Amino acid sequence: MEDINYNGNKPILQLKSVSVAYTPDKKAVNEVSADVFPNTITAIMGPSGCGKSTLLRAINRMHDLYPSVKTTGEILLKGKNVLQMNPMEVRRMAGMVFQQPNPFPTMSIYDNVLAGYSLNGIRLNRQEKDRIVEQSLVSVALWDEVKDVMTKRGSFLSGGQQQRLCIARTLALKPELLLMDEPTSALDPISTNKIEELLLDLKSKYTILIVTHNMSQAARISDNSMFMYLGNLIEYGNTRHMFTKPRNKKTEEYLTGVFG
Ligand SMILES: Nc1ncnc2c1ncn2[C@@H]1O[C@H](COP(=O)(O)OP(=O)(O)OP(=O)(O)O)[C@@H](O)[C@H]1O
Repeated sequence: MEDINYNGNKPILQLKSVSVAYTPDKKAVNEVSADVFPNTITAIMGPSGCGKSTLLRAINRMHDLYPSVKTTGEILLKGKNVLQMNPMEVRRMAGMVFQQPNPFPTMSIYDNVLAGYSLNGIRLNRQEKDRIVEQSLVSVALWDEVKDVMTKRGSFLSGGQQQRLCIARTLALKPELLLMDEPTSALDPISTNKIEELLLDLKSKYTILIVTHNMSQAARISDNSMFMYLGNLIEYGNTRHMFTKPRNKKTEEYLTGVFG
């Protein structure tokens, strides 16, 4: 892991022997340890079922919704173990964006951006609301497209716009970390391209972890990549190095399409 891009920074996220088990007899994620650095994009790659989404969901405590799922190890976000924090606080600090854009369909565009506040019972005055909505929509390059239709429902927008709205909803809470689970796989190439450009732009302020099946996407946008296989983190390093000179045979086979 010596070739990781980290710009001389300390890690913002530290995974220490993280395991996740849905059933007592099998770990979907097995003793994963890795440091993730601020203002980087880290791609998590690997074949279907290797544990990518499971690992991502552990970071913002989404498995809490299912008491039978056991997460062990330590997940330190800015030095604090998320497994011992208030889950609401964790989800504010580490926001999740999913594969299918999921704006609240009956809420207005304006209210969708603020949903993280209203759902958590945080009251804001009108000025604060307007400022947060504008800032968040500007940062996902959606403001100009929607500023005159703010009262329309979220579902009024195209798929790509809906995904940018979902990213805005996450950014509205001023997270440290953006967790993205295949955020472009339901989008057309033009919308995908816009989101990729957006992520490259956002990394100056945020740290991004993105699960992707799309190797060329990982190569285009990520600084570092993790390759997972059967729940194990097989290789983690600088994306360019990994794509040109993988250290592990399994990584090489995956990247060259021997299996997928
Ligand atoms: N809710 C669940 N209950 C039981 N097992 C599960 C559950 N979700 C996932 N698994 C199992 O955990 C393992 C890892 O799944 P996970 O979805 O994290 O993989 P993935 O790499 O994200 O796959 P994909 O690329 O297909 O989304 C798989 O064996 C899967 O069958």
